[in-house]
Amino acid sequence: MKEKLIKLGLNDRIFKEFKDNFRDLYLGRVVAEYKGLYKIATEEDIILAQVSGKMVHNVVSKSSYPAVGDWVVVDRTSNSTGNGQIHWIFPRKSVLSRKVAGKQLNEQIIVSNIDTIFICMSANKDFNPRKLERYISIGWNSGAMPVIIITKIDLNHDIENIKNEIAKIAIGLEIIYFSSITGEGFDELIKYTTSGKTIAFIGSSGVGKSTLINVLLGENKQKVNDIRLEDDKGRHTTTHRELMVLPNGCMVIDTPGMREIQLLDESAGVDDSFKDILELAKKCKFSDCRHDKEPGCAVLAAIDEGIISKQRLDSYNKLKRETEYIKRKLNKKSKSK
Ligand SMILES: Nc1nc2c(ncn2[C@@H]2O[C@H](COP(=O)(O)OP(=O)(O)OP(=O)(O)O)[C@@H](O)[C@H]2O)c(=O)[nH]1
Ligand SMILES: [Zn+2]
Repeated sequence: MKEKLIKLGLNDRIFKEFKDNFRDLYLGRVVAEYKGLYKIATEEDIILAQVSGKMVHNVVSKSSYPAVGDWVVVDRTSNSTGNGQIHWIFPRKSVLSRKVAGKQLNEQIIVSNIDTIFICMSANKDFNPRKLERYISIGWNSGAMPVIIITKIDLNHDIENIKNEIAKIAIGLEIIYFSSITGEGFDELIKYTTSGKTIAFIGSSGVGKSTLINVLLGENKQKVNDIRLEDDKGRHTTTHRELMVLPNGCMVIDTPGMREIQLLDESAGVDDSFKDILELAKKCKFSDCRHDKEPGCAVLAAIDEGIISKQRLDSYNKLKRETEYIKRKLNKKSKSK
């Protein structure tokens, strides 16, 4: 009895872990988040639940709280006797997180367990390679597969220029050139939307994410409403984050709150997005070369030869400094614990 959950992306590993460790409890996926309350799809029904007292007690950071996309263990499959309690969150296979404002550096999970993360940037004058690099790092860092979508290509007649720019940045990534108006790129996008998979979109405000998601949803809004829920007073509640099911069974997490995410975490994502610089750096004369003024620097030589741009190196250095700063802070924090 887990057909519904398989449709929501349940895999054998989580199901086995659940079976082996929990009795008289139920498995579910967080499909929406409200203030302190979560909407959870279970095999039976969709319920509202909050974090159990014991879980609250064990919270070490904001990341210990559930997020949309999480697989959780709950104590019921119906709200007939009140709201449920969440007892456990299964380890996340991918996360989009952000630094939380405040004195302490804290990680907040925005969405989890996504398979593909679409990085959206528009083809008009807002196109910005440096910003794209940042988003690619975030994408790699999430653990999901990043795919780039260049939106609004109907507005730009110099796509060749953008293609040239991107070729230098998006190494090893698929790029979809998309227009919600002409429908171009739709077939390529749809390839990624398969049943049981979860996708999410990031990118600056106004690049066309909502329009694109609406195109994906098509006329079949009914399916989406299946997992909408009324609150205790029968109102349709609005939420910041919500997982929606497309007509073909693919899940989309739409998160208006995650437009401009900052980097968090070690440099893994940065290194993945700057493989060209890392390759060149192996040929620098000094192993600790900072590619600044050092003699025999292969990276600077490549810039001189026009193989990579100075801006790309600057961007790399900036992101590196940022992640190293975060690493130091996190180290300090864990030492003081
Ligand atoms: N020309 C053109 N305009 C588009 C396209 N896609 C979206 N737009 C327009 O761009 C504007 C912003 O689109 P949205 O879909 O709201 O952008 P968004 O990324 O969801 O923005 P936020 O919700 O603020 O994050 C709207 O006026 C859309 O009509 C496109 O492919 N071509
Ligand atoms: Zn160097």
